[in-house]
Amino acid sequence: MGPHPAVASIRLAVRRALADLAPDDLVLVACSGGADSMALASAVAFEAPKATWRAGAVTVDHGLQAGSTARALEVAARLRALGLDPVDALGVRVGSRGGPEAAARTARYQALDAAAEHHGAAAVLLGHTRDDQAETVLLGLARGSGARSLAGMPPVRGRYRRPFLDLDRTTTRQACLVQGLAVWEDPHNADAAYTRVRVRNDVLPVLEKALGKGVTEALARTARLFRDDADALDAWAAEAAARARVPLPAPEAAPHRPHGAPHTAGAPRATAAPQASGAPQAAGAPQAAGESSHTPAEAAQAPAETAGATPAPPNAFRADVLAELPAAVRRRVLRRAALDAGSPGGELFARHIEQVDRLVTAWRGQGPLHLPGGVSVVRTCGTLVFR
Ligand SMILES: Nc1ncnc2c1ncn2[C@@H]1O[C@H](COP(=O)(O)OP(=O)(O)OP(=O)(O)O)[C@@H](O)[C@H]1O
Repeated sequence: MGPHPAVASIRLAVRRALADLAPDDLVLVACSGGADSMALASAVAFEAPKATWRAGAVTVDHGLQAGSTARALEVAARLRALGLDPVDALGVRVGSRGGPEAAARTARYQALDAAAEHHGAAAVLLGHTRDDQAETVLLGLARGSGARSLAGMPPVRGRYRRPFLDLDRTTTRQACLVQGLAVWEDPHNADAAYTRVRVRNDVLPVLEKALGKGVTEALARTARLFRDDADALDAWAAEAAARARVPLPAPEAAPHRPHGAPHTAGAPRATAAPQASGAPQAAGAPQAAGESSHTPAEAAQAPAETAGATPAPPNAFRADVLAELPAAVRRRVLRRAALDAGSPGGELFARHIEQVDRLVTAWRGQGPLHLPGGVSVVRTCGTLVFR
């Protein structure tokens, strides 16, 4: 007799998500101890020996609740009991930038990145499910975001992979239940102070009642469709930016880090006793793929959208070429230019880009604009310059 259908589903999802891994590659599961990531850890622990991958896990102690350290150690012990190795329990210090959720996320991803570097992991797996994706799309809609935000969380981004985006939460819970896996229910997941929790507990049930059970699936499908649209528009914008760009000499190299460039986190401490003050530091770190102008989960990926560690040369574009572009493409060119100049993705909102857009489409001699991250945009002699 084969495994329970829920267990078969989570294992299949892991096999599909990691099909390109080579023998001996290390995969790390990011595990909160909740049902989704415990199910993920169990599936990885089962599949890894067959595929000859090495499989470990990381659990992050945000230090925000009493007893969090003991819980992180308990989660780590459960992960080791599944056969995973290495298993790190990492303490982080959560800053305040962007609010508690964003700050915790920033600290968590810094710790995960540092652990991945330290162990040389080929992939880090996250337990987000289709339900999480549906919530993300609704949150993006409510914020009035564009297609990139409505595209939700990508299945793969850099080293991060989300094998369960096509599975629902019921499946992961059932997989834990039938395998006898103890899971930890985060009290934050029931705290109505969090917008995402209200979407999960109040908004989605009402939508399902009014529109039918398939709403969650439809929202996740919407994300997939928007992802294709957003990718196509981004490619168009990259090509248009190359056509509109005016070559400018690079400025004298200045020894400063552009605002928005990622800090380098030190190697994580695999703590026998995680500490609230442990590595890595989180405060003041930029938001990534926007999880602000983007979704919470995507903010964690913001460093990919920010400038690199060297001073950015000014970016300049011909306003007449930009003016010819469809608005959706032009706004993408302008956003990309602002990010490249050092504006942090998590702080750059649609209203900023609209202001920049008016330098192209409603030109009446406006003065320089100031964007987050100390980036300025000025139109001079028919050229838009980002510094
Ligand atoms: N403290 C943590 N340590 C390691 N990874 C984490 C932690 N919190 C979240 N993650 C990762 O991010 C994913 C999504 O986070 P989210 O806050 O939705 O998780 P959760 O609901 O607390 O737990 P789960 O998703 O496991 O049920 C998790 O599935 C897990 O992969």
